[in-house]
Amino acid sequence: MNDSIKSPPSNLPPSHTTGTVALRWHGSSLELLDQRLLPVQEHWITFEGAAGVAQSIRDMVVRGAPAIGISAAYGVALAARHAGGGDWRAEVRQAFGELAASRPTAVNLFWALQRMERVFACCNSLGEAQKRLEKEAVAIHQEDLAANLAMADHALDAMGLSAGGGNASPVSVLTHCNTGALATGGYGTALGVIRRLHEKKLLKQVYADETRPWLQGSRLTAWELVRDGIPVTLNADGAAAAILAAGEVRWIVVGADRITANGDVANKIGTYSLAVLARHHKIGFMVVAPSSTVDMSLASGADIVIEERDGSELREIRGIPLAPEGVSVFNPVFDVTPANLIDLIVTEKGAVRNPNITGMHKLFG
Ligand SMILES: CSC[C@H]1O[C@H](OP(=O)(O)O)[C@H](O)[C@@H]1O
Repeated sequence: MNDSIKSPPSNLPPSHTTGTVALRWHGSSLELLDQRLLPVQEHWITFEGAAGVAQSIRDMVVRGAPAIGISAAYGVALAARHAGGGDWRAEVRQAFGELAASRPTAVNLFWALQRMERVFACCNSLGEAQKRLEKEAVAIHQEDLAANLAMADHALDAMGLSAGGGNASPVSVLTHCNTGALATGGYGTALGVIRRLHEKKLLKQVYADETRPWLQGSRLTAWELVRDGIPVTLNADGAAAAILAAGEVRWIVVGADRITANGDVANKIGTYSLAVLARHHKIGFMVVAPSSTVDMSLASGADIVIEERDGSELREIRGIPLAPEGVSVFNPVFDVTPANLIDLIVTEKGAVRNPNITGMHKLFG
């Protein structure tokens, strides 16, 4: 039994913790907070096999690029833990296949599976595989949390606010989707930066896009921020332009699902329009993601597979019709923001300003 992941690693100062977690590891089972039911209900589902974890990623019980990578890693560990003992290698290999087929866009999923595969390839017995795969999954989880904390530091540095801000006055930011503790190993990427601004009394207000159609902004981001006492105002996605025009917001801060070698960024649908708006209104546009989101094997965003989800996500909400029955729907759940609209990409390795192929290669080449 390994309960060490229930809370952040003990070497982190308490100010870096938040009560919110998306997943809990118990050594022979994984619990996922069912994010489909938030904010109405906090319901945990227990998994003892990889197939259930893969299904839960597909169905968005757990979502957010780093969180699905971590879940997939634990899914592999579960496959080894519960392997029958016969052809245990085939059983674990099947788990890799099921997990890889769950969602296509966030590269963190494939990055985590590759790490697990490298460990699996070196194992000579089931007992060794069980031990080493669990250890690797726990490491992936803990490293993600540590990366989030480092990114918050780098982001404040890049914003010129690192030394406590000096005389800097608190800023207002706008964010999209959910990039918080629910989407990661804890703390958050873009939402981690927002948490850090709040901790340092440098945050005036967060505007949270509701993020149609799945409503990660209203159901998850607003929930996390209200829970932690961070000032948040929820807005319809279409209100973002009017909010920026009012002049209070200084930065748009978002996460990412895949960042290519030229600095293009795939993120939640609607991110690209925010980047266009930011440029028009001359405010900063920052992408915050761990280096596990960087995919230097793809030359540009044009190479990214964009997931399209079922039209029912737009046609109805919890069974209530929102559109004429059978209407044709276009539901891509990510878009690609070109690098030339991005001011900063922040990872735990540091920040790339005005990203392009040269800057990306310097940090990730
Ligand atoms: C911290 S990355 C979160 C990232 O994941 C979201 O997508 P989804 O909710 O569909 O998994 C979105 O693109 C966020 O920016």
